[in-house]
Amino acid sequence: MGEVPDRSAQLATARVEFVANGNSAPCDLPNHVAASWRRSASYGVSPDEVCPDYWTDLDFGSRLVRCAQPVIEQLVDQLSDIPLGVALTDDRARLLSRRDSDSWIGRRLDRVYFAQGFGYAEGTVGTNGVGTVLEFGDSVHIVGAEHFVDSLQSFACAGAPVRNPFTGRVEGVLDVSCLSRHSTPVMHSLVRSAAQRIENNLLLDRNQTQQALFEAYSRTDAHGRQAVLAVGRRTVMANSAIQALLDPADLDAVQDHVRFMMFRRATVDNGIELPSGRRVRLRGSTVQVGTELAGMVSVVSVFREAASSPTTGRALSSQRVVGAPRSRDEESRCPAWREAASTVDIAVRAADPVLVLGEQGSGRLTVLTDVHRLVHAGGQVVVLEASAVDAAPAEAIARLTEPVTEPTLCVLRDVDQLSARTVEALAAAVPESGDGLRTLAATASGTIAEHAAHERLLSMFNASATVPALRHRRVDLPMLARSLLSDLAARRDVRLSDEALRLLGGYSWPGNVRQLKQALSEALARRPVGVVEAHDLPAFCQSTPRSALRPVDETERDMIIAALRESGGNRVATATALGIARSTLYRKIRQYGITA
Ligand SMILES: Nc1ncnc2c1ncn2[C@@H]1O[C@H](COP(=O)(O)OP(=O)(O)OP(=O)(O)O)[C@@H](O)[C@H]1O
Repeated sequence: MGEVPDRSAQLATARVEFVANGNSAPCDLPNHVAASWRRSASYGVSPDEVCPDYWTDLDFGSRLVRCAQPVIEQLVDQLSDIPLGVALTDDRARLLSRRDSDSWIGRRLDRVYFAQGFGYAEGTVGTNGVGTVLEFGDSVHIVGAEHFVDSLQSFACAGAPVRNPFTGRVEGVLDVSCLSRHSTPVMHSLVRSAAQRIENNLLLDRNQTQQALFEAYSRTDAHGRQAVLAVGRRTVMANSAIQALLDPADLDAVQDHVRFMMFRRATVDNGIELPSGRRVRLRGSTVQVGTELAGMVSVVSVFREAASSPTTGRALSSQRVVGAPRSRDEESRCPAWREAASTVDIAVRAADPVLVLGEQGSGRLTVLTDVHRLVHAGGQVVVLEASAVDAAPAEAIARLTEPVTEPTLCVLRDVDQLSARTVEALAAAVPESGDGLRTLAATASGTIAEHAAHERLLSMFNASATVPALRHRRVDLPMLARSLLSDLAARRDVRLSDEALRLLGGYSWPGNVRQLKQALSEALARRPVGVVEAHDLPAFCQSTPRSALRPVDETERDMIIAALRESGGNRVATATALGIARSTLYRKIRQYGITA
């Protein structure tokens, strides 16, 4: 059943007029379509051709896709007598999957780039069955000339939001697209109920992992009176024994440690030092449901005589306080950081080659140089950058093998970025056993194991430490901020207000300590002495986006934050100042995680 021809013709004329002179449409155009046309025009969408963006970093195997897959198959079967495509997008209208009832309609949809990886946001493609759902916040059925762009006029699309059953947040859009002459109102109701079935699957899926974690926690808890902690992606379960054993700051530190370890190891048996100064033993195992990590269940016990316990193996050795680095590492309250520092400390004392893994800017070089400075006061540090080593491998080899007369730390920075040729040359030239004075060290990102060419080089390192990203050591943030401020503004009386510190604590710090340092140095340019306030910090600190931002998004986010500050946080005034709809402003605030 297609559209009534008269209405189609009226609509087509109204659209042409609207595009030509911006007048609102005279016919019985649904309000949400009229509003969408206005938005499309104000975004500057070209009314002739679709020009969607293409994204290379989408997660086509996400939980949403997995939960939607069976529903999509069923929907295609239900509507199999109509040539159509059923698509799923993420919360930014980017196509994650599409299933066609036949290849002919698939080719038609490909021609308008309605295909995996392309984005159908209203701001780029104009009124359509995906982007308009996200703007409107509810399901829509956009038929023929209701589309803003010419090349979509022959299509009809029914789209419905898929919401997270726990938070209510829109996770994506389910869309059915066909030619408008094949469109029927039943598509709209079918797509709505299919979206609800996906939500139900999301609920069951989440329940399965939570249920598995809960069962593992209950089984462990049932074994006598031990202190049990279960940490899931969004859940924490702590029995009364652990709550009685640890004060809140210690419990937070243990949680941080478990959250850090559960993504790295299936089982853990670690000794860790807590903010209160107590030392505990933590034994834990991860809980999996299929390939998905549900969390980790762990048992905590206090080391009564930590220094002499014979049974703790690695756990105790990583706790050696003797010779543990002082100053900044000593101040760290993050168990994962302390463990890394302790491993480096043991390696440096034994002049054992050590590899330090972690994200860029997380302090890998700093931990090496600090520890070396503390262990061998007066020793020297040689840092070789990957680019310089690649440019002149022979010189680097000479530096790594020349005789030394004092304790020397040689750091090969970012070894994962070295070319395979350089790696081979290094591996062949650097002796496997050291001279007792030189410690060979390297830094790399956590993905080094994937580079097969580096294997020979890696086999030269006896120890490795993983430095946690700053977002996994929030407990250290006040200490780090203080230490960086005093480095940046030595002999000046500067400190952070509580509000500024709260803001720093809420940000995700993808660039780690280096980015924190940069943020503080920008704040100091605005407030060289006295109390650094929240508004002295750069705009990005006021936002925690859900995914990596493109430079254009960063510019938009900073403009929004500046306008919000200007208007004292008034959303209506901000939307007016920026010339965007209030709904768009709210969406962008959510998208960028703006907290201003
Ligand atoms: N604990 C700390 N106290 C003060 N400054 C720190 C600390 N940790 C790191 N920094 C500073 O943060 C910046 C990044 O640290 P570092 O160079 O050690 O990181 P990295 O992990 O080796 O990464 P990259 O290779 O990107 O530099 C440096 O300017 C360093 O001085």
